[in-house]
Amino acid sequence: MNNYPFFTMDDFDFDNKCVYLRIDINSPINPITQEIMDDSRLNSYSETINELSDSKLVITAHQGRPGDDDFTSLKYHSRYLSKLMGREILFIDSLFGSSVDYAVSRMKKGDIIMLENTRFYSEEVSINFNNFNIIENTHIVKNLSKLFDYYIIDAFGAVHRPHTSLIGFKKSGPMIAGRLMEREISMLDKFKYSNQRPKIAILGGSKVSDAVKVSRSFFEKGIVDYILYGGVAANLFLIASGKNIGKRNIDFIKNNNKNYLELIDMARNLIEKYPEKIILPDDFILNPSQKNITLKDNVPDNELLADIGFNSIEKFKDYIKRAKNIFINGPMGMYEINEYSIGTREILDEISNSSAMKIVGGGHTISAVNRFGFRKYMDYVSTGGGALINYLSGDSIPVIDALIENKKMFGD
Ligand SMILES: Nc1ncnc2c1ncn2[C@@H]1O[C@H](COP(=O)(O)OP(=O)(O)O)[C@@H](O)[C@H]1O
Ligand SMILES: O=C(OP(=O)(O)O)[C@H](O)COP(=O)(O)O
Repeated sequence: MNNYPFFTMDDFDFDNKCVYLRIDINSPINPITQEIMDDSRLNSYSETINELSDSKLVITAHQGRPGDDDFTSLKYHSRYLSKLMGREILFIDSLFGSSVDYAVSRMKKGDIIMLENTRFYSEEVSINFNNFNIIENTHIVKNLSKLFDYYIIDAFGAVHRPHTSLIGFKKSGPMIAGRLMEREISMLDKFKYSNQRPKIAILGGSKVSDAVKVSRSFFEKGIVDYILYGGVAANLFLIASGKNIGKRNIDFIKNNNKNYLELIDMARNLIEKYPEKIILPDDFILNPSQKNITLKDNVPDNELLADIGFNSIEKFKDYIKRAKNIFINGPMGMYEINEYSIGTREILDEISNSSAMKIVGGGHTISAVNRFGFRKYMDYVSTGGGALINYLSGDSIPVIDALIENKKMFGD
């Protein structure tokens, strides 16, 4: 038996068993060529997949969100993973139904199948996740649960999502944490339980909802001493503090977050309660004009605040220099475009030079770390972005909760 409150792969023998493996290979995709721009997440599954080489293995995963450029089929991912692993992977362009049943019924020991993007199906994300009867009665769970002996969940990057393919098999059979989950949890616990201060979080990127929600827990529970905000996350806090950041930046947040007003309220409350702990940029590089602007100036309505400016970089560096524990999730700006990548590069450079414990995570953040050559300086590169910050925040994590419940149901 293992030391975790959930099953791990040590607890079962998968020889000749039909195994469901849910992974997170959601990756940055080139919007024009549809190519996978960073294969870190794909690379992180070699241990789990190798250990399952005597099973009949069926892999599921998601890519992107409906409506986004990176919401693509997993056909390319299956080819990429096949090359990385040196194993044949049969791709089925469906998540369940007769083509899947047939392919699985013909599997032999050692075969691997990958199914289609779970998010092509509305039942994956758009149901009431507070009612497990509804989840259990989805076509996804009803169809797939007929096929498997074991359910291995190794999608660390998505553990904060209570989605059907992640938690739906909780009552169908043993649900097991994969090797990546074990590795992530044991490494992140070192940060979470370290008493070396100051501890700082650097939150950037575009997923502001995750960033604001975890910020509250970080401050309330004293998990970090300061949070430095970049990217769209910073923009949200700037709006909440009464700054005018221009129509295009406001619309960006409004268009991507139905609960815009609620997020602004949450951010405002945090600013009122923890004014010294919230560190915001005060100058920026504009897109498209590439001008450097401070917030004393008006932000033109047609410009994006695409990167943090030089004063903000220096301000952030001071906090990084003093920190004993640092983690970063989310780039400081639109790092994919050279002209707006300086903030992200400079901050990653300063982190790399620090003797603090350094953790980075998030699909785009990892991509930036790799692209700019900083990977070797980091103590740990997590495959999680939102998952990482949610895990470190100490809030309850739907997939981990489901794993724990499952062990209570199926443990002896
Ligand atoms: N100020 C900004 N305005 C618009 N997009 C931004 C801004 N800053 C960063 N981004 C975009 O955010 C994306 C990365 O965010 P996110 O997915 O949250 O990061 P991660 O995958 O590392 O968790 C990148 O595509 C980047 O271009
Ligand atoms: O890439 C992911 O999250 P991340 O960008 O926060 O690392 C996960 O696959 C979860 O995806 P989601 O945030 O679209 O639910």
